[in-house]
Amino acid sequence: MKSLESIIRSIEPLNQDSMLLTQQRLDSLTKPPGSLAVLEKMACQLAGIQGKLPITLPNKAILLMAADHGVAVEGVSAFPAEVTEQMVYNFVNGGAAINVLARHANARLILVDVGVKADFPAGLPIRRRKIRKGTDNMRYRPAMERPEVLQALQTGMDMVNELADDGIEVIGLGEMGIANTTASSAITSLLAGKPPAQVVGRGTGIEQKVISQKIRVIEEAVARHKPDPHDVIDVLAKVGGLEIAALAGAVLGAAARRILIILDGFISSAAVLAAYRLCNSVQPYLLASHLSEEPGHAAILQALGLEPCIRLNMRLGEGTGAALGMTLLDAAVKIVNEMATFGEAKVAEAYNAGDKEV
Ligand SMILES: Cc1cc2ncn([C@H]3O[C@H](COP(=O)(O)O)[C@@H](O)[C@H]3O)c2cc1C
Ligand SMILES: O=C(O)c1cccnc1
Repeated sequence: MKSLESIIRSIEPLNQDSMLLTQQRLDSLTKPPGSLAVLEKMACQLAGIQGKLPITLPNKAILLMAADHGVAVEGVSAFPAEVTEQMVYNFVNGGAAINVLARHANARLILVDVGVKADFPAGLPIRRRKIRKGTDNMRYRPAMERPEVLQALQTGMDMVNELADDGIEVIGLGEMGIANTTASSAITSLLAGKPPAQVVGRGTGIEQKVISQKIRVIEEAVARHKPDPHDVIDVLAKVGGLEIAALAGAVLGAAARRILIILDGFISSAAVLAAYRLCNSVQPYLLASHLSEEPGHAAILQALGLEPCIRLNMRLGEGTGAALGMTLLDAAVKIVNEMATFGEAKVAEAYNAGDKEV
């Protein structure tokens, strides 16, 4: 088992030669140079990760971490806490949105219990890596202990190591945990330096009165436990979540194994911000799929230096946006590999294009 520090040290930059050659190939194809914009950027990023040419359609997996949140008792979600467990069974049975979109994207769905209150019977397609049965209610107690955060980070790293050994090249980050937009808002507020009122949103659809309560709960938790915004582990321990910490570990582990990481919505992105603050060198491995309706999401993407590929006003999580991002990544690979060049198609090249973008 590699230590957190050695994993962080082992993250390499992307392969610049592969990126350059892929961009040159894109510029030789029958379109104005750069006109496929973000699709071109995605193809080059994958080239930098795969390091081999030509790039190929990547093997993909959605890593869905599930856990419960003690703060759910404060009524901060529109749904009861039992929905976490019930949705895990829905994932197992293939009926959730992420099941549909993972199938659509030709991605495996890997379901991990890192902290659901209920126990799941053996024999189901659930990785049983429970660290504890849900967090404590952050309003009164730290959500968890520091060693539990470290264990969750390690679990995320272990899961991506298994996926890398299986040949996975791209992961999408998914989560399930009723009340986890409260934890994500608290993390975002601390790590992005925004007041809770600026990052808290409707989550599963709470009304305005409940939004005010959600903000108050976060303010009280922060005032009581005083998390140090410069100590990511402290922030995750005091106001985080088990699935969020596990996803942060997955980000570190994925970058160390040269796996492209596709962000989902607000919750997964809060985990990515935590990982980024532990180790900035994960950044080239990140791809933002969509922009969530949660107001804090834009602040996270800005802090990460990322632009979302699509904007569908979604607010679900589970990895649904990441799965859609995967379909765009596959489209980008096909563009590189299947389009004709100017020479092949006998199309005249530009004669008065500017050589620099303005
Ligand atoms: C049926 C159902 C399916 C979901 N799938 C993802 N979430 C999303 O909603 C939860 C976060 O919102 P909040 O903080 O308001 O509880 C998380 O479980 C997230 O994954 C769901 C929520 C529900 C109700
Ligand atoms: O953007 C998300 O991840 C999100 C938003 C609301 C509810 N669940 C997830």
